[in-house]
Parts: sequence; structure tokens; C-alpha cells
Amino acid sequence: MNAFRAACVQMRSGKNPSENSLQASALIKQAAADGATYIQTPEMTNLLVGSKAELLDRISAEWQDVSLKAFKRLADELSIWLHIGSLAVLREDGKIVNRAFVISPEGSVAVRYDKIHMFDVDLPGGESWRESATYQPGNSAVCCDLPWIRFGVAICYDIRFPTLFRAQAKAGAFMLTAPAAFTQQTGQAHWHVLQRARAIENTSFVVSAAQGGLHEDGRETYGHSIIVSPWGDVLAELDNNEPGYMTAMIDPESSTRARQRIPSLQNDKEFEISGDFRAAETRA
Ligand SMILES: O=C(O)CNC(=O)[C@H](CS)NC(=O)CCC(=O)C(=O)O
Repeated sequence: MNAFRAACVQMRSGKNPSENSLQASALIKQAAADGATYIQTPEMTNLLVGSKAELLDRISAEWQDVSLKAFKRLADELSIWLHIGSLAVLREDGKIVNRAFVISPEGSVAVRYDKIHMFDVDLPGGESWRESATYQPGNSAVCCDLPWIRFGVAICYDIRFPTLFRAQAKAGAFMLTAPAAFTQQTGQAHWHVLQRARAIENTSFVVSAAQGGLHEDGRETYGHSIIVSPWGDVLAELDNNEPGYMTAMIDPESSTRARQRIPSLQNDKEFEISGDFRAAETRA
């Protein structure tokens, strides 16, 4: 296995898919010119809107999606692996999914993934999200083989569910990903710890491109796109919420070395839980 250069594209997507796609494409081209051969964009690369009605107004079925067509052409033109963190697409049954795409250097979709965990959360201060009111969750985890490495595909809120990433690592992934649109509030509190924890506990790289800043629909996202080593070191980070990109070399060997030092993936065990729960039942 050889090393390769990975890039994260950070965005501030608004309500206009073609503008967002143009912004993404410009940054993808810069990252490719810097030598990146795997380039990742954030969750909702081509569209961040506040309401389901606005979303329905702007999305289409996968085969008609103009942004996806453009990204396929771009991957082919630049001869790169292009991981679109997600696009909102209309499924055959009329349901909306939050779907990731990994596009090969020949411009075809190698892998799709529908976000499993819906962000249904009420935050302190009144910020409230009901992703499941708009999106239909997926139900299967996905890995994808690059020429250099097998990697796991996930999205944003998924990062809080370690068993998903564990399953990918056990399936042979040496790199994990969670392109995101983290809220400013939760990002500040949890982003770095979550990214580094998934890397350390799975002795895997973690690569997560982010949305950042104040968006057209009024939401504020955290930014801080990040690449973490299998030992938990931050290899590259955009230390802000501005659109841009950064890159880092990914050497699968360093994952192998981390696994030799701490074989926690191998030492993992199944277990049962028991205890004297009567006291708690009495309280309830
Ligand atoms: O709805 C859209 O337009 C795009 N989707 C999102 O922005 C999603 C669902 S609302 N956001 C997250 O998962 C944030 C998770 C997060 O911030 C955390 O886990 O703390």
C-alpha cells in the first residue's frame, strides 16, 4: 500500500445549488493542483436550506441531479477520487435521503451511503433540529476501496455513534470519514474530541470536511475541517470557519504501526451487562 494525499474542502453552502457547486469545484481544482488524489467535500455540499419546502423546490432524483453530473465530470477531468460528503436527493419512492457519493477517477459512482443517524436534537438556547422530519434514514454501513486504502463512509451526526465506525474498522477500513455540517455550538464543545476519539479507538485515520460560518439560511456551522492520524495527532486542520481547503499525506503504514503498538481492535471483546438494578427501579 502506498501513501496518497487527501484533501478536505471547507464550504459555506447557501440556497443555490449551482453557486455551491461552482464554489466546490474551484476548491477541488486547487486541491488537485496541490497533488491531492482523494478529495472530500462536506455534508450538503450543494445545498443548505432552512425548510423542507425550499429543499423540495431544489432537489431531484439522483440521475437528474445537475451537481452530481458536474462532480462526475470533474473527477474524470482531474483524475481524482472525489468524495461528495452528501447531497440531498429524491429517492424512487419520493422520500428524501442525505446521501454520500464516492466518485472514481473515471467519473462513475463507486459507492453511495445514506446517512443512518438523524439529528433530532434540542440544544440549549433554543436551537432545535428534526432531521427525520425531512430525511429518510439509511440502514446500512458502507466501506469503499481506494487503490491505497479501504475507508468507511459516514456523515456528520454519525460521528457520535462509535459502533458504526467500529464496524467499518472491523471490515478492514484504515481511514474513517464524517463530512459534516456541525452546529457552531456543538462543534465548539465536541468536534475535536469526537474526531480524535474515533481515530484513536479504531487506530485509523479520520478525515472530515466541514461546513463553516454563517449560512444564507441563517444557521451557523463550526468549520474546522480536520485530518487525524491513527495515533490521534491532528495532521491538518482549517483552524477557522472560512471556505478553503487543506491537505495531508495518508500513509496506511502508520495505521499498521499504531495497531502494533495498541492492538485494541484485536483485543476487542463481546460482553454482557448485568447488575443489581433494584435500587434504580425503586427510584423510578
Ligand atoms: O438538514 C440539512 O440541511 C443538512 N443536515 C444537517 O445539517 C445535519 C442534520 S440537521 N446536521 C447534523 O447532523 C449536525 C450534527 C451536529 O451538529 C452534532 O452532532 O453536534
